[in-house]
Amino acid sequence: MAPVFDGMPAKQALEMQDKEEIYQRQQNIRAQYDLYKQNASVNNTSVDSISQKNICLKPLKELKKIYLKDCLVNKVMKDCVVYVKQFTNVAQVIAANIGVEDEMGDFITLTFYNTFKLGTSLKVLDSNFPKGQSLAIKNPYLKYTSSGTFVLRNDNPGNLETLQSPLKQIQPMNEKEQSILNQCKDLKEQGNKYFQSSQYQEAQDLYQKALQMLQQQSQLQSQKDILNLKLVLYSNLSQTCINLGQYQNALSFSNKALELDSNHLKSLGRQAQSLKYLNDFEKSLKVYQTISNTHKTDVSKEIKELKQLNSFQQNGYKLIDLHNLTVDGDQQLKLCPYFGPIRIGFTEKKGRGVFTTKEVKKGDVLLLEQSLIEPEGNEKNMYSIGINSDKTTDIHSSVEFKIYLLHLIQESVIVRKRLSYLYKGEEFKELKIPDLSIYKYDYYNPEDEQIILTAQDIQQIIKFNSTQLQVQNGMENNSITDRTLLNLFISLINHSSKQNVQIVRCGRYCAVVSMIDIEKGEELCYDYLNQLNLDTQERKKSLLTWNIVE
Ligand SMILES: C[S@@+](CC[C@H](N)C(=O)[O-])C[C@H]1O[C@@H](n2cnc3c(N)ncnc32)[C@H](O)[C@@H]1O
Repeated sequence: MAPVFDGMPAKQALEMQDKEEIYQRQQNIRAQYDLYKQNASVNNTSVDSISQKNICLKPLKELKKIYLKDCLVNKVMKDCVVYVKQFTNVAQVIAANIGVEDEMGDFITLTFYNTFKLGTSLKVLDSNFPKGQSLAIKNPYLKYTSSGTFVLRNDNPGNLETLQSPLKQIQPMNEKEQSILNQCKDLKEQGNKYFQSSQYQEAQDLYQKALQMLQQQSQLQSQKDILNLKLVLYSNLSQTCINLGQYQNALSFSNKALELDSNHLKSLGRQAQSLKYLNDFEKSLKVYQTISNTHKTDVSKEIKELKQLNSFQQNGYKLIDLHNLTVDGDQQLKLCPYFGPIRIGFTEKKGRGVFTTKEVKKGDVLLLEQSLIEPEGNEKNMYSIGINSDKTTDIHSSVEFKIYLLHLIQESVIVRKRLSYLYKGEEFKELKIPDLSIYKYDYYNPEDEQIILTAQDIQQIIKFNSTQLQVQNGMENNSITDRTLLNLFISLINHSSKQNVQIVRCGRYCAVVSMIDIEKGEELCYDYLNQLNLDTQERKKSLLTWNIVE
C-alpha cells in the first residue's frame, strides 16, 4: 500500500489536490492510516539506507545551488542545495508528501520521513508546511521508486530547511524584457553565423555582448528562457575560445555553463577538450568518462586518445599543440596523427630539413608518425631506433623488405606519391617540400597516377631513407635483432652528432621527442649512429655511405 502521493508525479499530485477537498484528503489519509496499522507487521516504507546516511551539516550558503533537473537518479548530490516552493498541501501516511517546484518551473514530489509522527493532524501538517512555502533541500537525493516514478527523498529533517523569505515569484516577462531577450537571441544567431564561417573572434564578441545584456536584466535572472540562453551563450563562448586557442577561458566558460546545467552534453565536451588542451589529461579523461556513463554519446575514441596522452605524460613526454592531434583511429589519418610546431624547410648543405616553428621544451613531443613499412614482431619488445649504416647493406637488401615495398608501390598511387618525395641520393636541388596532406590523407590527383618509381629509385629510397629498429627477441635469449622500417616524415630529419631530438617508439607510432629546450626556427637533428659505439674512423665510414661528412 503506497502513501497518498508516494511515487506520484508532482503534477498529478497537484491535480488531485485541486480536485479534492480537505475533507476528502483527511478521509483518505485516515483510511490508509487504519489500513497501515492493520498491516503494521508489513513495513512498506522501504527503508532507504542512502537517504538515512545522507546528513548535511553545512549551512546553506556553503552549498552549491542546483536545480531539480541537475539531480541525478539514485545519487546524493553532495554539498548541493535545491530551492523549491511547495505547491500542494502535505499528505501524510508514513512519509509526508508534497508537490514542490523550483525556480525553473520543474516540479516533483518531495517525500520526507521522520518530520511528523504518524497520524499527525492536518492542522499541524498545514501550519508547518503551508502551500506556497519555500524550502531548501540540502544534499538532494532523487530516488527512482519501485512504482517507476521519481521523488526527492529525505529522511533527515536537518536536510530540510524552511526559508524565511519566499522564493522569488517568477513573473512573466513584460514587453520590454521580452524584446531584450529577443535581441540577445538575435545576437546569438549572428554569432553562430560568424562561427560557421570560421570568424571566431567576431562570434565571440557577439556572444559576449548578448551575455552582458542578459546580465543587466537582474530581475529576469531566474527565468527559464534566460537561463537556457545563458547556458547556450556560455557553451558557445567556450567553443570559440577553444578555436581561438584560449583554453583557460574556454574552461571557465564551460564551467559556467555547467553550473547552469551540469548535464549539458556540449558543455561537458568543451570542458573535456579545454582540459585536454591545458594538458590536464586525467581530469579530461574523467569528464569523457562521465559523458560516456551519463549520455548515449560514443566518446570511446576520445577516451582512447586521452589514455594515450596520459601515458605520454607519465613517460615524461608532453604533446604540445594538441590542436594538431587528431584522434587515433580517424579513418582519414594515415601516417601522422600529430604534427607539433614543426615545418619542413631547406638547409644550405643537407637538402631539406625539419625546423621548429616555436620554442619547445625538453620532453615535448613534436611528431607522431606511423611507419609506412612496419617490421613484424611484438611491439612491446621493440625499444630503440637508430640508423645502422654499418649493417646497411645487409639490412637494406633484405629481400622481404623490398618485396613488401614493391608490392605497396604497385598497389597504391598514394604510396608512390608519398615515396616520390623522399631523398633518393640525388642532387638536393631536385628535392621538393612535400605537401603535409600526403601524410594525413589518402588523397591524390589524377596526374599522380603518372608517378613512376624505378627499381633504382626503390633501392635508393631503401638505402637513404629507411631506419633501423632494434627489437628485443624474446624467443632467442633476449637477443637484439635489427629490423628495418620506413618513415616518410621522420626521414626528412637530418643527421648531427649533437642531436636535439630523439626518435622513440610509442605504441604503433614513432615519436620525435625533444631532448633539450629548442629555440624557435632551429633545425631538428638526431645522430643517425646514436645506437652504436663506433670509433671516429668507423663513424666517418658509416656516415659516408649516406654522403655525410662530419
Ligand atoms: C634521411 S635523409 C634526410 C633528409 C634529406 N636532407 C632530404 O632532403 O630528404 C638523409 C640524407 O640527408 C643528407 N643529410 C642528412 N644529414 C646531413 C648532414 N649532417 N650533413 C650533410 N648531409 C646530410 C644526406 O644526403 C643524407 O643521405
